[in-house]
Amino acid sequence: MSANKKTVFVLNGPNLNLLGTREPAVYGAHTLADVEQMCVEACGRHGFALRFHQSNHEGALVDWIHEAGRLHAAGELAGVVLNAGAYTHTSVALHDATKGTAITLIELHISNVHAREAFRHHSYIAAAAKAVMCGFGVRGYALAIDGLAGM
Ligand SMILES: O=C(O)[C@@H]1C=C(O)[C@@H](O)[C@H](O)C1
Repeated sequence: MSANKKTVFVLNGPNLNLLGTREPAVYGAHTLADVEQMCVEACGRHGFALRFHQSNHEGALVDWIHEAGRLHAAGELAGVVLNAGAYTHTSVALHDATKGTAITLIELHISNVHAREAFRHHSYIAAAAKAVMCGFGVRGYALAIDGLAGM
């Protein structure tokens, strides 16, 4: 990585590895690999380096947020785009990891969670996030990276 290139972490939580086949009427037909390519292109437009990850395990997401926090402390982090999936609605740990590392984090959802089941209407992460995006489909990932570039 060049001396002054900042990094964007794009982190994806449970079941997002199923994108493309999982409820396409809700999440679309693009795969997670398609989303990664969109993020590569968006980061390229802004001169960011990209770290793109997915895990079905809450602790793995916490660990990546901690790693992003270390880059933040070194002045090397542009920010984090987190689609925590269902952990959005359950995870105090992800809230605390975000607050505990002082990172710039954008909470992202492919769907408009506020137009869906009531249990999706609360986020444990939003109060620790710089911004929240939902409902733009997978385009939201590139839009979130564009948003980080403007911060
Ligand atoms: O829209 C999305 O990207 C989010 C993805 C999930 O897997 C759900 O559990 C969330 O409730 C919504």
